[in-house]
Amino acid sequence: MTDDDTTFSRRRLLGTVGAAGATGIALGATGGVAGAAVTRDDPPTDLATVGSTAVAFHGRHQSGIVTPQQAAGQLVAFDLTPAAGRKEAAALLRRWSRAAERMMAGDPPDGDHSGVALDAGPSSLTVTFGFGRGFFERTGLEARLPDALRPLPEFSADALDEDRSGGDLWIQIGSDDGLVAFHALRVLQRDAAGTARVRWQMSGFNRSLGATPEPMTQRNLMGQVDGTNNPKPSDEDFDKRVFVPADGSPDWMAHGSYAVFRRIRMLLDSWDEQSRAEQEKVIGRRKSDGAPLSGGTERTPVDMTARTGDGDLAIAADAHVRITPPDANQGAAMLRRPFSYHDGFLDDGAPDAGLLFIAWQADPLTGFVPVQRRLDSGDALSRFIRHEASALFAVPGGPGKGEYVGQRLLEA
Ligand SMILES: C=CC1=C(C)c2cc3[nH]c(cc4nc(cc5[nH]c(cc1n2)c(C)c5CCC(=O)O)C(CCC(=O)O)=C4C)c(C)c3C=C
Ligand SMILES: [Fe+2]
Repeated sequence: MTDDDTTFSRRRLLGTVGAAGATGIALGATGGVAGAAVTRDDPPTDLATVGSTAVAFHGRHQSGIVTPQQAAGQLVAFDLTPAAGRKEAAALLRRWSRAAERMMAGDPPDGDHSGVALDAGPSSLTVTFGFGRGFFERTGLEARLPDALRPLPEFSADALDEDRSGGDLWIQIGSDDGLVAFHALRVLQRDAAGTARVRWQMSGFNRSLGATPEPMTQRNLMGQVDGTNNPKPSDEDFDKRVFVPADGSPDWMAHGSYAVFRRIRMLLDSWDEQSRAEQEKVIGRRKSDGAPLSGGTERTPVDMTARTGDGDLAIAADAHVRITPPDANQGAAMLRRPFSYHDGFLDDGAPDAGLLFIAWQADPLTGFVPVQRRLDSGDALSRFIRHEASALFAVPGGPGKGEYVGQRLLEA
């Protein structure tokens, strides 16, 4: 079979499966059969909608922050090699930006013969680049180190693995297709050769588009509707909360954001031992539809004063939604955009699974830190989670046409 044949039949299969998803046919039952029924004589169909969606590489902000959450995620942090300085780092960011721009448009990156994403469309691929504290020392750019990149404080419940924390450079990849996400990871990792080495890498996932009868807020591995009270781009103060202002400091971070990353393992064996009612009390929302226990539907504001028929607070004193909102934390807010992860099973048989928690904010000191301090002193959820890795990255604004990500930092 030639390369063209491979492309042709895979594209047909994609089209068939996409159509099945769109009409609500259960893929588990029909996907394989439909695939087997494809012959090379059938006329090709259009690429499925999921594959054809492209996200812009250029713009005020980098992609992957306000972009709706994708089904597949790859997070990777790099350390610069001892021989690499500012010049080598700039060349790497230039290579990475070019590859990201091409892959996000659904085009093959230069010099890539892997064929991994050959027959897929852009599939909402986003590639987001960030700089860790160490980057500034290694490149002699200490004078441009943002104040907001000061190390996160230690939290009493942290059980951090240093080898899977930090990093000089960070890439967040998201796509609605797992192969497209892997392909981007592999291309960018290969492009780093000689300049930066992988420090840690983690794979994540979310619900696929079309998996639910209507689009809905994501669900996490504890079975909770997660993301309801995120700041919305339509909110008046959204930009102020999430992005560094145009005249913010340092100037190269204009329209950028700070990403707090935490790998948070869920103690799912203990969690599963709780009754549904006990689990709902931990968060303060119903599992079925995410509605607050004070009443209403998912989007109804939480009533912290409401009481049950027994006179108890409907939202318990230590419920996660009582401890975390901005008005309980001097206005502290962040945009949570996580992926779930599952990395096999531990020696005791418990799943090594949880949340690759990513929070975006204009300044971690007024976003993540105050909320995590409150959580650290004990909310009901803390008994069922462990923070196992942590990192903080400065994510500059989006590149203009002809610019590479970070150019304003590296060449100013
Ligand atoms: C420091 C910040 C936060 C961490 C760490 C965190 C971990 C964490 N959260 C859930 C599940 C849910 N969180 C929900 C709401 C929520 N969580 C935070 C912050 C952190 N969560 C905030 C700021 C909020 C919103 C509060 C508000 O304004 O109402 C919810 C409820 C639904 C929602 O609004 O998203 C769930 C569910 C898990 C499982 C977890 C760690 C594994
Ligand atoms: Fe939360």
